[in-house]
Amino acid sequence: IHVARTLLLRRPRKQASSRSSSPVPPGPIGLPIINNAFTFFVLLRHNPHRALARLAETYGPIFTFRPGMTCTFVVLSSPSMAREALAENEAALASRFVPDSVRALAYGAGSMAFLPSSDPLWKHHRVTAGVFLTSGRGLAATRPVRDRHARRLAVRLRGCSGRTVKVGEAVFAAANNAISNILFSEDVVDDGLLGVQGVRRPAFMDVVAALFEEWAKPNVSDAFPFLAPLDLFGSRRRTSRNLARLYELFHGFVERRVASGERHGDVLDAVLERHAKSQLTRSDIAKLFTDMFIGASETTNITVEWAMAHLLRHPAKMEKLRAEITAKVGPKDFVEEADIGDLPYLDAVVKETLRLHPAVPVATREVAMHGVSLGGFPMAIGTCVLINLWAIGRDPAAWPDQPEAFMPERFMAGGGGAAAGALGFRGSDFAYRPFGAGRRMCPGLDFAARFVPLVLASMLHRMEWRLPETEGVMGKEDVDLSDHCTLVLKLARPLVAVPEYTA
Ligand code: HEM
Repeated sequence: IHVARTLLLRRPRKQASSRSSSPVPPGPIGLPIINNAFTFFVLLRHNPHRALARLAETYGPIFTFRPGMTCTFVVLSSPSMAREALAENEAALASRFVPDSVRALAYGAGSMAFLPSSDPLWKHHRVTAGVFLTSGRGLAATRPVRDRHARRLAVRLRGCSGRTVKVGEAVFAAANNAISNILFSEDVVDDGLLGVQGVRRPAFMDVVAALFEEWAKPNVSDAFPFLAPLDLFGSRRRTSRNLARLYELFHGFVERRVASGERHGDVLDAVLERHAKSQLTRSDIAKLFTDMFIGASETTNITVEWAMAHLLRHPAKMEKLRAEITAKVGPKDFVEEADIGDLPYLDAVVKETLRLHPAVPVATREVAMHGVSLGGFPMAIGTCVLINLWAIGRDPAAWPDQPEAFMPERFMAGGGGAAAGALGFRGSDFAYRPFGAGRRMCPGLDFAARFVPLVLASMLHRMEWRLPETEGVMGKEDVDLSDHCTLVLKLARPLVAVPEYTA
């Protein structure tokens, strides 16, 4: 691979614009007809966030490649390039590239994540999400749901005291049930003993994971669109099957609500009202719920899992965090959302986790207007822009103090480094945008910014954690921090740990 890459792919930056009248960003040299299919199918097949970062080391903070006979891809890997895309040209880049598999069951044509922002249905979906997930009133109304599911998780983990737990699976149940209760006031996962080793994962979890795997895989239908009707890699077929299972699940919740005639003041009530006025179809409702689950499903729990992995590797930091929580929560049995606003170290741990492991490591946009240029290069309409949030979070120019190290202190006031306590999820510094920016910024930001620290604090309050004793006591260096990128950035090996209830 290295030799092939050296021979085929290097194009010196100074030659970048030699063949065209308008300058083009540098990038791997392409072959006739297939262009950069090699880059696409081989280099980007595993952990694309790392492969793109390696290519950026060769070609710089803006580079381009063309995977086959499709549109041109442009990759941005520095804070200033992210600012140009997500702020200065925000309106012109408010669409997304739609992979062929996403067209299965017309999902892309009704999905908040893939519709262009000019589409009235996208606007409707964003308003609905905003009312429940972002507005002050919505966040206040849904707070009891977050508190209840964080507490349920704590109770369940205390019941597992001394047993080995799969951390991500345990939190998955809490995150999905919190979202499902905001959407339709019912649980979607039977949390029972989920997370305890040996207990089977629910099928729902596998369906979501399969969709992410599918959409992250390079697909010949995207590289060579004339082959799309053949679906040679079977990607659209598998996506159809998995989406159908989600739609069926969501239709069930809708049918039950309609049959009962009950009202719960949740998202389902709101969308059924729009349905009664013929503003939304049942299929639009299923797609909106799919978006919300796909958005929330793995992001929240993997962030907690990454944080726990780092804390288990740094027992002094875990103790510091537990001490902060104990000092604030005191004799109360459980942490509540009202407690977490004033816990600076907890806030710093979550922010540092998302710097190193942004749940969505690469944000995608598509150029939808004329007259856009990035890095001084004019962009054609339809160009797919990839913003490598993972690489930007580790950019040594922006994070000079040990960018690869887990140092929550950099997010504390006076903590030094690029952050110096000034960066927030909506901050003006594009060295740190784990939720994206602009009108396509993550609609789940406010939910996640509350729920992730609440869950983490609930797991640490009155609970000590240690690594399991499998073959001898595991040392903290045994916590494997290798990652695996689907659409989301997971631990390659799920984290297992043992909670000990300290009463
Ligand atoms: C730690 C948690 C999360 C992280 C780090 C995260 C990150 C992101 C990022 C980077 C984007 C792309 C933004 C852009 O292009 O500018 C995004 C989009 C999106 N997220 Fe999240 N997310 C999280 C949680 C959630 C939750 C809880 C939900 C739902 C309740 C959600 C739903 C979505 C949806 C629907 C989109 C597409 C929005 C659109 O295109 O208009 N996410 N997320």
